[in-house]
Amino acid sequence: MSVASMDVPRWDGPLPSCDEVAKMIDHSLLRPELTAAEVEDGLATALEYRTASVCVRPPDVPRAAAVLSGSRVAVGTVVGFPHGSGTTAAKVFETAELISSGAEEIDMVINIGRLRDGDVASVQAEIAAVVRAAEGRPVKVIFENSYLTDQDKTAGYKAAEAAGAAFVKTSTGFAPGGATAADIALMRRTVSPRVQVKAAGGVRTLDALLELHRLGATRFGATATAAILDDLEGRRGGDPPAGGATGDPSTGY
Ligand SMILES: O=C[C@H](O)COP(=O)(O)O
Repeated sequence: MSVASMDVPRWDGPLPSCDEVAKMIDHSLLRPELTAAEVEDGLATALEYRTASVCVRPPDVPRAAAVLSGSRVAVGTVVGFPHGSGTTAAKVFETAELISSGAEEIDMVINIGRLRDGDVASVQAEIAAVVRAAEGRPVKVIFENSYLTDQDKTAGYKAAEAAGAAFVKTSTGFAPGGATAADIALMRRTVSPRVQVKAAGGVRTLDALLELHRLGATRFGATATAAILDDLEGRRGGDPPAGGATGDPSTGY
């Protein structure tokens, strides 16, 4: 069951700072119907809350790079999105083009059908090709877990690590299902500590985010960034917004 439909209990552990949580969020601006004005608003939200990155649609990368220039918010984007059904050559081309127009992080969708076929070698080769095209920028590999058996998932996560991925990621947010607690735990125990786990799809509350973080997720794709961080600020009794006007002297952000 995805965290969106789970009744996640209220978090009763220690609360991280707003800045610590903001630095784990990729603010998602991927919905196909977003207008240019809505993308601008989303970029402003990412700057205000000082998220790790924005995750924008490919044609929005140049604008995101211009707006976020000089900030700590990275420009992320997607390749083979949302179905992963393009050719390897197309994914490599997309990656190279997006890097040259300012993308700093790449979230790619695997060829889901090939993984279900058991053709792990071609899935791994495709991820490796995108990693090469990304020229050192982190590549997050999206599995769309809801379509996969645990056997498919485990083989895919290992292939992503062998191909040089920086992250394994649960979902696009555009298919049935989304991030689940069971998948985060499976991802975390399948890949080595070198590879991070990103939860996306239905992570819309602070309680869901903190529970998935407890299970090993260290990055979150989210559209509900402001609600999550405002809730955290409220529970902490009025922390400044993440990084806010006062910033964090220990990090300089
Ligand atoms: O990061 C991927 C999705 O866009 C997340 O959307 P959501 O947070 O509304 O589920």
